[in-house]
Amino acid sequence: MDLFSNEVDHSHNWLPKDGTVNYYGTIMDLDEANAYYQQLMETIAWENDVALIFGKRIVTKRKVAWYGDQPFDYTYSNNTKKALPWTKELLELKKLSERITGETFNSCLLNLYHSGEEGMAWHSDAEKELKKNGAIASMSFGAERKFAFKHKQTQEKVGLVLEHGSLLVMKGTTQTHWLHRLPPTKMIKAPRVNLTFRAINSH
Ligand SMILES: O=C(O)CCC(=O)C(=O)O
Ligand SMILES: [Fe+2]
Repeated sequence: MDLFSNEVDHSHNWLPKDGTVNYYGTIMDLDEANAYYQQLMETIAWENDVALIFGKRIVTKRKVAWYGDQPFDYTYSNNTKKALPWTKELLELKKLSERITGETFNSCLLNLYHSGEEGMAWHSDAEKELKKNGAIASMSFGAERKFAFKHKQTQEKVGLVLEHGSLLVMKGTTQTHWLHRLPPTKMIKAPRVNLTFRAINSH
């Protein structure tokens, strides 16, 4: 595979301050991205996510899955999941993201958005289980979607489009100072799969 063969400057920081977001663009060719998309759709143990919104338990349309080196617990929205063992494809993608970013990861949260009408609201990934200021690598497959950042104090916004077979990394103090979201859109009908490789503290 010819890494960094596209024109994206992966050393460019998309955030003006208080954190680092690098976008590597597409990191594999189209056939490979298509194959991973298909395999992830078919082999991942997708489940509906349960969230607490103003104390009400709601089941999201978006599906999620949680994998890792060990059966780590991951708690969010009062919901605890145990990490499943890596599938062949996930382990390949984890290694690829590590090779490109120079970071190490031990777990992955996966999201399946069936169409543009499903998204993810403003949040930061700073759960207590995550390594403080640890890098998060985000790989996307399927429909291209906009990804946005908003500064917690100044409300300043930055956005970019995440392509099929692409890689983005959020690191440094990004999660402390910035929220991010995947805005919903009626324009997009096709599904999208996102993988966020993370470093969980394994004491
Ligand atoms: O789908 C995406 O690109 C973002 C997912 C995300 O922010 C998360 O899983 O924490
Ligand atoms: Fe996130």
